[in-house]
Amino acid sequence: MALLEVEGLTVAFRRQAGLFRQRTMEVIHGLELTVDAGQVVAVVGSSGSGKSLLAHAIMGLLPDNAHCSGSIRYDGTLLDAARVSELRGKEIAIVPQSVTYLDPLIRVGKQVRHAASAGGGEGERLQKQVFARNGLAEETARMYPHELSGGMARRVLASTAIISGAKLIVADEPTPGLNEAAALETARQFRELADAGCAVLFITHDIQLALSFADRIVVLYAGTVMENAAAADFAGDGERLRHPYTKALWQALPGNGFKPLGGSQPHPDMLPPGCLFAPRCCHASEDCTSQRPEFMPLRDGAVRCFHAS
Ligand SMILES: Nc1ncnc2c1ncn2[C@@H]1O[C@H](COP(=O)(O)OP(=O)(O)OP(=O)(O)O)[C@@H](O)[C@H]1O
Ligand code: NI
Repeated sequence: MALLEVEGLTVAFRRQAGLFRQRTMEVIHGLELTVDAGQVVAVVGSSGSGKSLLAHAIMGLLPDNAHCSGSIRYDGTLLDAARVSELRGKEIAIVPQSVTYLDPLIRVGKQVRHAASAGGGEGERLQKQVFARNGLAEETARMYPHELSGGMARRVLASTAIISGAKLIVADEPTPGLNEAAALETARQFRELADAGCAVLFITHDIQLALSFADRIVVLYAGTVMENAAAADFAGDGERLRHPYTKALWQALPGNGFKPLGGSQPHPDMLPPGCLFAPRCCHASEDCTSQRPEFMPLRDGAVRCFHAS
C-alpha cells in the first residue's frame, strides 16, 4: 500500500494587489503522486517547477498566505496540520533544500544526535557512523553551522534524516555542491533506507542521479506532473516514455545526444490556457492550445498529454 498519497494537490498564493484587492496565483495544479514503503520516487523538474512547494505541502510547512486544496494521505489517513506536526521529525523527516534550516547556535553533532530516534549512547554511535559514511571528520560534530562549507552542511542535513528512523523521508535536493562520488553515496544511503522499508521522495534536478537509484520518476513542469514513469522506461531513444517533455529531458542528457529544448517554462502568472507544455511542444495541436489534458494512467505509468499512446 502507498505510504504517501498526494491527490489533486493545488497550491495558490494570495497577494495584495492594490489597497483593497487580493490576487491569487496558482503555482501547483492538480498534482498526483504516490510513494510506497520500500520505494524511492524521484521528483525531477527545472527550477520553479514546484518541487520545494510539494515538499513543504507534505510537511505542513507552507507559508500562511498559501491556500492548499486536494489531499495528502499518510499511511491511509489524511495528513492534516495537527497530524503532520505530531509526526514531523518522528515518522516523517525532511532534508530541506536550504542549509539555513540548521540551528546556528547548536553544534551540528548535537543537532544530528537530537534527530536520531535512538537516544543516549546509541544516538551518539549512529551520529558518528553516519558522519564517517558521509565523509565528515569526527571534529565536524563540534562545529557550528557557520563553520561548515555548503557541501558539509548538506551532508549534515542528509545525515539528520538518515538516522531519524522516519518511515517517510522527503529529501529536497540533498546533493548540490557534492562531487559525483559523494552524491552517489548520498543516493545509496537513501536506497538502503528504502530497501529497509522506508518510503523516500527524492527531489532533484539531476535525472542521471535519480535514474541510478530510484524506482519511479515523477516529472514536474510548471507546477504539475507531466509524467510518472518507471526508471526503466528511460532507455534507448526514450521510446517507452509517454510525454514529449520527458523525452526532451532524456534526449538532452550528455549520453543521448545533448539535444537542447528551446523555450522556457511559463511563469505561474502567465500560464497558457491549454497544456502547459504546448508552447514548446512540436506535437501541439489545436486541442493542446485550448484545453488542459487530464493526468491519465498509461502503460504502468501516467501522463498528461492528449497525444500519448
Ligand atoms: N512564498 C511564495 N509566494 C509566492 N510564490 C512562491 C512562493 N514560494 C514559491 N513560489 C513560486 O512557486 C513556484 C515553484 O517554486 P518552488 O520553490 O517549489 O520551485 P522548485 O521546483 O523547488 O525550484 P528550485 O529547483 O529552484 O528549488 C515558483 O514560480 C516560485 O516563484
Ligand atoms: Ni526547490
